Amino acid sequence: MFSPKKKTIALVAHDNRKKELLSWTKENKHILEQHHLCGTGTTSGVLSREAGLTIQAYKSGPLGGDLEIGAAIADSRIDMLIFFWDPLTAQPHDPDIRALLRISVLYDIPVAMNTTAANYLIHSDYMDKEYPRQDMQADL
Ligand SMILES: O=C(CO)COP(=O)(O)O
Repeated sequence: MFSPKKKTIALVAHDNRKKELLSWTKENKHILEQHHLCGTGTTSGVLSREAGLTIQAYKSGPLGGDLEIGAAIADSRIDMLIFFWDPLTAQPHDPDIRALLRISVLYDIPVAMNTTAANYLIHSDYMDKEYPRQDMQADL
């Protein structure tokens, strides 16, 4: 029987976009629950409480959660990042957010920052295939 490889998906949203991520998560629950999920503290709390998903919670974003997720990406422990960041509000931990986005590019994991991209990714064949990652470190 066909059994897709489980991905580890990190879910993160700033406060003004948590509702959008929650509604996307509910719509895609049947797919998401087939994978390992993790996320920053408050986002994980909202998604597990309201969508009934099991999510490994890192620290809250402003308390270092973005950096913990970045470290997990650097250790190849996360395959994909759904990060609904807020384009209209300054964040106190902006350097951490930039670090997370930077490390996601460096380690060549797919990142979705809005519903359209998240839909595209979750329905793509990335979800059930092994993809070779571009080794950017080779160029450094
Ligand atoms: O600030 C965040 C990402 O930068 C999200 O953190 P929370 O999920 O703890 O709100």
